[in-house]
Formats: sequence, structure tokens, C-alpha cells
Amino acid sequence: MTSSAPSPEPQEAPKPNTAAVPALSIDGVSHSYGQRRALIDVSFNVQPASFTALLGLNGAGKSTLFSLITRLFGIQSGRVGIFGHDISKSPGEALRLLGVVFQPRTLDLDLSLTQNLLYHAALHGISRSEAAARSAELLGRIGLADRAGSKVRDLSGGQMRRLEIARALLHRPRLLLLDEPTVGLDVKARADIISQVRQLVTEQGIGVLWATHLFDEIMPSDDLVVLHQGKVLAQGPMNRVVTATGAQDVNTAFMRLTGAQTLPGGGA
Ligand SMILES: Nc1ncnc2c1ncn2[C@@H]1O[C@H](COP(=O)(O)OP(=O)(O)OP(=O)(O)O)[C@@H](O)[C@H]1O
Repeated sequence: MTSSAPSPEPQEAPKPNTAAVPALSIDGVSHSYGQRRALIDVSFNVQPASFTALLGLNGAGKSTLFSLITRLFGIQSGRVGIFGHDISKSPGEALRLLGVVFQPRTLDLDLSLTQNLLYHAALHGISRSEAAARSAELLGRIGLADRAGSKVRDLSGGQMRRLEIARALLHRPRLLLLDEPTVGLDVKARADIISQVRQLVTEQGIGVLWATHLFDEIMPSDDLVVLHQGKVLAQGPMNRVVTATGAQDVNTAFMRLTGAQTLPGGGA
């Protein structure tokens, strides 16, 4: 009887530790408009499957940061990475993973909902049949399937925002940026949009960066970045940020960090 040495266990190729790669990494980013310094050495991460609230007053630098992440502006100093891809060195790979909802509305009001989605899908190189399938699925998800052929002009403000979110998801990004997406909407429309975006985090693992000045949009389980006059004053799980200031709620914590007065309506 011959005996053979036990065969070695099959070796699996080492897998990259994707859990350790942030969806978004902002590293030492500064930006000036002429002499005006809009961002000063800003650093923070957004993790996959997390909801990160970027909280700041008007003029804090939120939109400037979004313009840098989306490459509307070139990076003057620092580094921005999307799932490890440096947006200056590998913009194609980085932007493929990114979806954005900008503050101003950017829909074509005279096209239908489906036409708006198909047009955007074509810009991303998605085939016509695939784009039609994804558009129908997304319209269903945002509860507007029955309005597919209507002109966007006939939608309410909240419905338009939901359509913009659907559009931002067409190319299946893993990171979603939203710049004050609920401004001007009523309570119900705001709640619908927040809950739909939170579902993307829990059900699809999308990393979300949500810029806001409204305290009531932030939940204790969220990550929080407090941006004030271009600087990050605090960051981390909301509960930890609040506790570190000795406050009971995010409103008071924000005031202690910034010295700001709260505005009526629960906003920073
Ligand atoms: N194009 C520009 N030229 C000069 N200064 C600018 C420009 N855009 C923004 N700024 C200034 O940069 C600073 C940051 O503005 P930014 O719009 O990024 O803030 P924000 O937090 O998005 O504010 P808001 O909530 O009002 O949109 C402000 O002092 C603003 O006046």
C-alpha cells in the first residue's frame, strides 16, 4: 500500500480588503476663490453602506467641496479618492462609481420622465434596451411609474427631486452625493426623499454624503461632519460628536462647536 502525502488545501487568491477602502476619502483638501479661502485642509471619509451628513451653515463650503469631488473645479491642494481611485489621476474609474444630485434642479422640464432618464443613460454609454429596463425599474422604485410619459414640468418639487435621485442611480454608482436635496420641499416630500435615500444605504450598501443645514435630517446612527467657514470642526458618529461637546442634541452641539445661533425651523 502506498501512502501519499496529503494534498495541500487549495489556496485561495488573496482578496482585496474592500471593506477597508472608503467610498470617499477627502484628504487635506483646500480651495480658494482668489483671496477667499473656501476650504481649509478638509479631511474626512465616507464609508460604504453609511449615511454621512455634512452639516454646515450657508457659505460653510459644502458646494465647493461637491464641485471638487465631481471635478467641476480642479483640485488646488490635497487629494480626493473614490473607492481608492484618485479623482485627479483616474477620473474615469472614480466618476463611474459616483452619482450626484446637485442643489439646483437640472432636469429638462419639457421632456418626459423616461426621456430625461434615457438621455442621461446615453451619456453614460448605457445601451438603449438596458437604459429602458433600468429607467422603468427606477421609476417604480421612486413611485412614479405611472407618470413615466408625463412632462417633468407637471411634477411637484418633491417628485422632481425623486426623479433626480433616480437619474443619479442609473449607472449604478456605489457613492451618492446630495447637496441640500430637500431645500424648498414640504414636510412629507422631505420625509419621502430621506427615507428613500436611507434605503439605498441599508439595502444596497451605497455610501451617501448628504449636505444639509437641517438638524432634523440627521439620525443618531449617522456619521456627521461639521463644516464651518471652510474647516472641519468635528466628525464621527453623531452620538459621539454630540457627547464630546457635552450637549444633549445635535442642535446644541452645533452651536457649541461654531458659536452660531440656531435659526427658527430647526436648521443650522
Ligand atoms: N464662484 C465663487 N467665487 C467666489 N467665492 C465663492 C464662489 N463660490 C463660493 N464662494 C465663496 O466660498 C465660500 C463657500 O461657499 P459654498 O457655496 O461652497 O458654501 P455652501 O456651504 O455650499 O453654502 P450654501 O449652503 O449657501 O450653498 C463662501 O464664502 C462663498 O461666498
